[in-house]
Amino acid sequence: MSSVASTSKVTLGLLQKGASASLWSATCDLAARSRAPPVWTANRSSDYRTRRSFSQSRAAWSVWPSGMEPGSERKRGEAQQSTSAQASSTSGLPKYHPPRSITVQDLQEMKERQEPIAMLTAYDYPSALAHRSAKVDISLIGDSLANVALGHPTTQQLDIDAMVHHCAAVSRGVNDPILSHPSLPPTPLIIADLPFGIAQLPLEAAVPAALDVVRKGRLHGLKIEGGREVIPLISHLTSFGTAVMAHIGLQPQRFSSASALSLQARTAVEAIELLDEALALEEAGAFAMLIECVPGRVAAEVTKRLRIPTIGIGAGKGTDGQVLVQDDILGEINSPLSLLRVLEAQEQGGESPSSSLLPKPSAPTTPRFVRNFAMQATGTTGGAVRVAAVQAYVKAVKERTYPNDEEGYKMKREEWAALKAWLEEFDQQEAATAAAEEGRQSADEVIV
Ligand SMILES: Nc1nc(=O)c2c([nH]1)NC[C@@H]1CN(c3ccc(C(=O)N[C@@H](CCC(=O)O)C(=O)O)cc3)CN21
Ligand SMILES: CC(C)C(=O)C(=O)O
Repeated sequence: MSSVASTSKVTLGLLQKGASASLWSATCDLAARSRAPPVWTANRSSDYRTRRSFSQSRAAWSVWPSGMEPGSERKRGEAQQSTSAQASSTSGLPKYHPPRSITVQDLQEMKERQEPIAMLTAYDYPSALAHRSAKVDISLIGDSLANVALGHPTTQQLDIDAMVHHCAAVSRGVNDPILSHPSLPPTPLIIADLPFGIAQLPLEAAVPAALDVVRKGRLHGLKIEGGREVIPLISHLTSFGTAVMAHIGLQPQRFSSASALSLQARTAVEAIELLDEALALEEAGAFAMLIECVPGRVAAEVTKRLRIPTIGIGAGKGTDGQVLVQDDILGEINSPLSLLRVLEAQEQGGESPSSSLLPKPSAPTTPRFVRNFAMQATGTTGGAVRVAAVQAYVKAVKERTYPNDEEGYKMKREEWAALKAWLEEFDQQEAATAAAEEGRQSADEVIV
């Protein structure tokens, strides 16, 4: 355990001991700390610049043509043009613009110049393509994949092969060569959740399994849920240049029932513990820190004390970036309840069969932090669009209004004439054969 962690463990112990003296003493203790340099800062074992960092170890994805390296001041377009010009003049190959991806260093610089980082989930090719419609900085194949796209009750049920399968699809979307045009924003950094079960293995098994997910999923790195227990794994992976985002606060992999998905770090003691964990994970080499479902003030204070960027979900506006589940911002159907909700909305006014199935007329089907951006931007939702489209399709098939003539294919007149002539002859022969067969059968009946 790092000295940071052990030092503030002591502080935490003191706070807990003073618990009978109430929160007042805890508050005083915190106030005193804010005047003096924080204990954990003063006792850090090493300086940031001397610690392991991604600015020193260029990872594999940073192999870009000169002038396009992360942090380069040169314009992307210029660099790409000169590279492709070289390529076509020397080899005669068609022009290829390698898509430039957001790097860990870019994210670090974004924190430093206080440019918010936009992270979003994607589970498949079309949702990855949508990331290319905007400057998404980080694409996350979150293990919410398990609940949202695969219908499992928790993220613990996610199979490693299933995760890899989805990662590769996202990677194909994000890196689609047709979208490598220099006028488009750089491709997002692609990371995935380390599926439940890998971090729980002994280090000798966890490391190769984690690297397998990175390699087979064509990822730039991983997100690993957990506190101090995942430090050995994170230290090991990052020491060899694998990018790891830590994930603290609410850790859905830890819970097997939705009721346990609740606000974290509610008390001063818990908040200090969260900060302590965050510092230890930063020290272990994490390139960023996801903070889920904690009071906004707590996440903001943690953000101020970390050098690496923080990404919040249900953690207020004081983090360096935000993340949401793409299906949530679309108002997609990702639970049976959300389907009933869409049906209920459709049936407004009349007698609604679905509303009788809903537990409470206005019970939320999504966490508090979810904003339905689809509704805001378009007045409808992914779920409503999907339901309306499926209903309209079925209706049109039943009414024979789908397909129409334009939705089919035509045949050349002379080919049709030839086919028709052949079919006429074929049908005549069939009729003759059938008549002959019938004749034989009635003859048999006579004999019997
Ligand atoms: N569609 C989806 N969106 C997510 O953000 C998400 C998933 N699925 N699956 C994996 C985890 C689980 N997450 C969740 C799920 C529920 C709450 C939730 O309902 N929280 C309560 C907190 C109540 C409290 O303790 O005060 C809420 O009302 O927001 C939070 C995070 C976040 N992740
Ligand atoms: C909710 C986000 C942050 C996540 O971890 C996931 O998608 O699994």
